[in-house]
Amino acid sequence: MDTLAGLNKAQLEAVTETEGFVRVLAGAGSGKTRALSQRFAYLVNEIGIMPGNILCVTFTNKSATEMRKRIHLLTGDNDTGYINTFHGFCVSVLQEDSHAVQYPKSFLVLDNSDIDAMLKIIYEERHLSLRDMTFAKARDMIEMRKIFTEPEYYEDMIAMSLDGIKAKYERAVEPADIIFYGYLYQEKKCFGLDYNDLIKFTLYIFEQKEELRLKWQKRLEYIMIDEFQDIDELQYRLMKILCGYHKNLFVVGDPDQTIYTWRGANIRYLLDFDQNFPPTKTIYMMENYRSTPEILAVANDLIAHNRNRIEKNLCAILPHGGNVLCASNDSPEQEAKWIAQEIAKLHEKGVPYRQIAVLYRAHYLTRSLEEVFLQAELPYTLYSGVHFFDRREIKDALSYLRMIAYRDDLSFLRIANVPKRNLGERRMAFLQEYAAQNGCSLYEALKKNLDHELFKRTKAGAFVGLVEEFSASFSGRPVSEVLAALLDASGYEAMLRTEGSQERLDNLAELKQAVYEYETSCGEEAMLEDYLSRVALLTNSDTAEQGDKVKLMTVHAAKGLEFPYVFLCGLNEGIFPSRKTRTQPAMEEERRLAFVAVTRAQKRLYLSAASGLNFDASLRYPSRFLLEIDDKLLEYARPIAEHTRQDARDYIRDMDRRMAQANAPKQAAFAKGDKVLHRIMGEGEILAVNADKGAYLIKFADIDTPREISFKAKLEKIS
Ligand SMILES: Nc1ncnc2c1ncn2[C@@H]1O[C@H](COP(=O)(O)OP(=O)(O)OP(=O)(O)O)[C@@H](O)[C@H]1O
Repeated sequence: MDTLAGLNKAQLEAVTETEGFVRVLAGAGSGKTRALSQRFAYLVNEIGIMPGNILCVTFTNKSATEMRKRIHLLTGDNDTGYINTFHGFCVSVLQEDSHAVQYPKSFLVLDNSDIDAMLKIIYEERHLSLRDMTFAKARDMIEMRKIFTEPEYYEDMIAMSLDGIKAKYERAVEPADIIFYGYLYQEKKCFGLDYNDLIKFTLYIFEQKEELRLKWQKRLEYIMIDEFQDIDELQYRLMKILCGYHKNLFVVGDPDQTIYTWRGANIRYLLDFDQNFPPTKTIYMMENYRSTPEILAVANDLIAHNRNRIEKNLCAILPHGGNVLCASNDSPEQEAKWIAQEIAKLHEKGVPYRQIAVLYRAHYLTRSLEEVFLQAELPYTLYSGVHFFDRREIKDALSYLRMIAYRDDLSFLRIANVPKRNLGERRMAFLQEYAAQNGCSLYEALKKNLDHELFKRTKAGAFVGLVEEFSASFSGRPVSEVLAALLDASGYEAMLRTEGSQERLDNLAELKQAVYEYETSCGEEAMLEDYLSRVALLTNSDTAEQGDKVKLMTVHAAKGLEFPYVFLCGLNEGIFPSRKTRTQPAMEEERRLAFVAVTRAQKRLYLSAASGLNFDASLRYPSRFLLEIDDKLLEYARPIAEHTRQDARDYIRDMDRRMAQANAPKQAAFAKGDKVLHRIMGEGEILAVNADKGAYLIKFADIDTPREISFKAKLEKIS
């Protein structure tokens, strides 16, 4: 196959400019992904670079898999090098070099449910309840601490002994500290690494161990990074180091598609790339091959409302199509019904369901959609909600695999008594205590106590026998074979059959299929440990079901994808833009998100809003994004009533004014030590001024304890 076939001028340049620092600033749908994979093929086929010397970083696992397939087609080579997400690449580095941080090669990659299992242990040990903090909040808190407030945490994980971390945990008093240090302790105990750790540990190795850094720098002759507009500081540091030897770095991004600043992404890395990596060659790609001119006109018009942006316009290559169709509905139910009707019309015209996607800002919007779709018997698949790898039977099956590879406590707790082996709470408590006293794992504790009275009438012996037998024999065998044998020998599948859980059995069959595909697609890395560390990195969008079904997903999940027909629903103030939007930059990010949504559509775009009431009984107005688009570019199936439009504009103006006020720097009129008179509280003295909060701390003469009083309160200075 000709590697350069079908490329336009800019793409051709991007593909053949292989040396040095190259930045591609490209619009949505302009063929960034295509250029990236052709460039990989060009390096391999035309120049003769070994795939193993190329690093290609994508934003999601799904795009990595997609890219691997394309490159396999283009190069015919089974070795597709390092095509991965940042996290996936870090797993590769750590699998090779984890000894540099005193971690075994068998470190565990932790996913959300592993983290929850650890939280459960901590909450029980320290008598915390979900009222102190829900698990979801605790996970967020841990992540924010790791990223923003305690970025040096990893030094403890690497340098401190397990006992040292444990002592920190035991000394902690506040729930947030207990949870944070308890979590670090649990992590270290099982050599577990979460997504943040993967990056931090890898960076640590590169920054501290010159020899290893050089090894990777030399190996990676060419580095390419997709979706560079959403790169964060750590990822930036990582790739800056990696390209330090050969100095071949190629990045592609679209400043209008930055949608992860809330998680630390920084657009400046793309915009200032030329200053940080001189000399940089910049290539612009503005021709859009994805969408009709009608869709692009809407996208261009919408994003032009962002003030903080480099002006650029996408130009359409495709011929004209249908108008962008809008509907303003009276309620979410009506909105869902309208969408269902339009989908039915498309389907009647021969459009397969799988070509249709419904996108929304937040998960909760699926409720009315699902209700209506179920009633209308419209097949759909949710790319959110309970994710395949979070299903109970899938976690159990993977825990069995993990148990034989690592014998870790998390897996043990999950499956030792599933199916029932008479190892209930009392016996588990005994093992916990024994393990704590003897500094061993729960599995070791069980193994040493098989003859203990407590375990006489249990199936503990059989369980240990199973683990021992498989542990001794799994290496060298295909993972799919080990998994099938394990599910059988453990009695797990028999248990599901007795329960009559056909759906769970089907899911296990799907898992075996996935493992099998993994083995056949990844060549040498097909060992059990490799599989286990990869599978923990998979997310929702990686594993949605196939079949002819309408796809429902959040806009974030739709990033980088394209669909012939796109419905963007819930275009209401408070939904999209989200009610959590508090600043002007955040509002611009919401608009970029809307832009990402709109530019996913190839043939036709549908926009809808639902008026009515919010949960708190306030009125729901159509989104500013809908109102901003020039009416001439839209066709209304159900127009927005003129009075609603007017009310919405008033509401938006008022919201903007309030947002500006709330963000204006707060001015203190008085200083510490001033004596003031408050209309109601009387005379007082200012003890402190908190400008961030916009409040004084005042001790009033007639009140025992000081009070925080807003700058806004009327105060008079007295001498
Ligand atoms: N030179 C070309 N000729 C014909 N079609 C092309 C060309 N380049 C890209 N395309 C098609 O345009 C569509 C968009 O390409 P691609 O997915 O690579 O865009 P992208 O820039 O990564 O998009 P986004 O940033 O919006 O996710 C794809 O369907 C692709 O096949």
